[in-house]
Amino acid sequence: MLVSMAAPRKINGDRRRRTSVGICIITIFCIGENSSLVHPTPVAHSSCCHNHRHAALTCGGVSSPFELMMSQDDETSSSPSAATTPSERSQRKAAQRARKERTQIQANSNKATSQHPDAVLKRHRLKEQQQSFVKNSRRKHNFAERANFLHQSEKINDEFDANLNAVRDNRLTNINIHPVENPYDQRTGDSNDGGSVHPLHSMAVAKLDRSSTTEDVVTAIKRAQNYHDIHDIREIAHFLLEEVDVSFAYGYRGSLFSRLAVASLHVNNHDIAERCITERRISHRSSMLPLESAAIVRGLLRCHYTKEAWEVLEDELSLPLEGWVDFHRSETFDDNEVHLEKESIRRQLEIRDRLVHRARSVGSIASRHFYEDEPTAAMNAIQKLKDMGSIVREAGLTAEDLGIPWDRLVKGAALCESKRRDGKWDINNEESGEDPSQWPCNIVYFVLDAMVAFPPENKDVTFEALCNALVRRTCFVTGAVGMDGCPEADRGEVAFIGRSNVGKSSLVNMLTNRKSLAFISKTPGKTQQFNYFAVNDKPDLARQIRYGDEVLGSKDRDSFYIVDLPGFGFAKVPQKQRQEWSDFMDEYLTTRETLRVIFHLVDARIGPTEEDAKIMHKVGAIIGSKQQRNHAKYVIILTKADKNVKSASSKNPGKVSESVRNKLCETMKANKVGYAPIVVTSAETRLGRDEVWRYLRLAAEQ
Ligand SMILES: Nc1nc2c(ncn2[C@@H]2O[C@H](COP(=O)(O)OP(=O)(O)OP(=O)(O)O)[C@@H](O)[C@H]2O)c(=O)[nH]1
Ligand SMILES: [Mg+2]
Repeated sequence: MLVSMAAPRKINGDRRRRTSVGICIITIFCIGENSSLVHPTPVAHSSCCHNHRHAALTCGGVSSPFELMMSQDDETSSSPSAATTPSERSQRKAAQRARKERTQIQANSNKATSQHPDAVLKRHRLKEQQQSFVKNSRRKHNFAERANFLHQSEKINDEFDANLNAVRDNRLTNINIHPVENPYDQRTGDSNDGGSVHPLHSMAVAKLDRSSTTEDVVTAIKRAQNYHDIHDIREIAHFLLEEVDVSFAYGYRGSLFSRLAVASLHVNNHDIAERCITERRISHRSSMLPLESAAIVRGLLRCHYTKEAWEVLEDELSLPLEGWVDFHRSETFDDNEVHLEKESIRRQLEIRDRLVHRARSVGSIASRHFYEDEPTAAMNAIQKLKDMGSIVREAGLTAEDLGIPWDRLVKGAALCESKRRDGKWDINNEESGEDPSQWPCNIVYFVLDAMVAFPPENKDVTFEALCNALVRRTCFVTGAVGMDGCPEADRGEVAFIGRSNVGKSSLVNMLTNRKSLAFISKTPGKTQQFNYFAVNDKPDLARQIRYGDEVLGSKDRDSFYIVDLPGFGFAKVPQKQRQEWSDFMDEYLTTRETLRVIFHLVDARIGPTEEDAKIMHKVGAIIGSKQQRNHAKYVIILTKADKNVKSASSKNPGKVSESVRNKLCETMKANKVGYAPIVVTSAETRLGRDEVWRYLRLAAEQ
């Protein structure tokens, strides 16, 4: 009996239920027959004997939840003619097994046919057909609906305009004779204060009159711009320029004109734009905001009005940076001077904002000029950008803050340069105002100048564009072991010198954006000659060098040599050879007339070693001596700066410790090399590549 009460809690599935019930029956029989303590009551009997439902129902008819559950289970799981004898039971089990097998076989055969390649293909095709049908029908439906919608809305617009014109004509000509018949009574008519009403298509701002607010006008302009509503733009312009005087939207009038100018450029209504820009310039000069000027400049450039964009920009640039603050000054304020601090921060932010918008506008104008084949004008703009560099740096703005599209500028300049190489501006066309003789050997260098004047960007896409434009072809020319082995000195060249394994060859590869122009190795002393690499030489130079073929053509205007020198100070190289290299280097540095830049590479982790000091001494002596025939610039490059930071990346590309810098300055001073520029680089994170190019260009320019 106790077991039978516990049974329901154990029930989970048919089989378990039957087992527990079976145990139940046995237990009840045992206890019920042999014990006088417990009598099998009808409830117990009925609840336990699931195979004796009929018995339970006849014994009192009490239905506990357990009983109900069991009875339901019986109805679903057992056949009406439940087997009672063992043979019947085994027969039923056999039948069940056979049914199960049949079902399994059927399922397998279905699966086999459904997975047949033909069936799969057919299904796939059918699905595709269905999808394309649905897509097409949907598209057709959309097109039809859209066309219908556009047609309807155009019709409504035309109707509205026609009615409006009629109303206005009527009002203008017959205003004193007839009352105005206005089909849009709710929207138009003369206002109470005697001014005209300017009806709009907009639902939010149905009309503009003297009671309208600044917000109304702004909303109306935004909506008209979004919906390309020329009618509304005209009405707003009419309202702003002729209806209301300067007292309307006092302090914001200039902004309203800017917005309207941008909106009218958007809908190609240039007359209104011109009037707005002029009004803004003449009457609201003091409140011209840089953001708005930049928007107008962009709008004008979109319509190819570069000259007008320049005028707006010149206006903007002519405004002083009022209240210029020293960004590096740490001001201390008393408690009661907090407002002063706030004011100072506000001014700083304002100036930064102004600078950002100015720089972007100049960049946009320069880019437009490049793509319009006007390199001279573009270079003027770039010059302006370059002039802004120092002030932008002083304001502490970063490349991310500024967002100048350097890659676009570089590509634009490269486009002009390639056209120049193709002879586009060979004959001086006076009308175009282009004079290539005044340009640098490669226009891209002009952009590079501005780039390095600005905060460093270190963006791969920009550098790739730069490298593609400046290094179009490279070729290993020769490995010289003496002055006789050097190629003819017919162009500028740069030399990379430094300790063994300091990263000279890696730097050459990084600068030329080539993977294996110079041979790189972990083993020191790999470079054993003065390796000459020609940049931008004639296209088939490699064939000429390799096979001795006579190859026509000539080197480009901006070609130069890169010379990768053997590392000094490597102990495994025999003393005799080291002495030969040293003598060769002395002679080379002193007598090579076409040497434009000496890049001295120093490890950024350890600073200058004794060997470096010797080199500096040599260079110092050459610079100071009268026998120096070349005017080579001496530049120090700190390499492997990435090793000074943990997990270096493009965001954290590398650094140099203060102690290394100090040590370097002291060594430079001691060896009388003057104030040589110091560039921090990393071949891993590509830090400093554009800055090194700033000096490389000296070799390209004859
Ligand atoms: N992490 C890091 N490793 C660098 C950098 N530059 C060079 N290396 C590694 O330094 C090792 C030497 O580089 P090389 O460019 O062959 O040095 P080298 O000055 O030309 O050496 P020699 O030709 O023997 O004088 C190579 O294993 C480079 O991968 C760098 O900026 N960062
Ligand atoms: Mg090397």
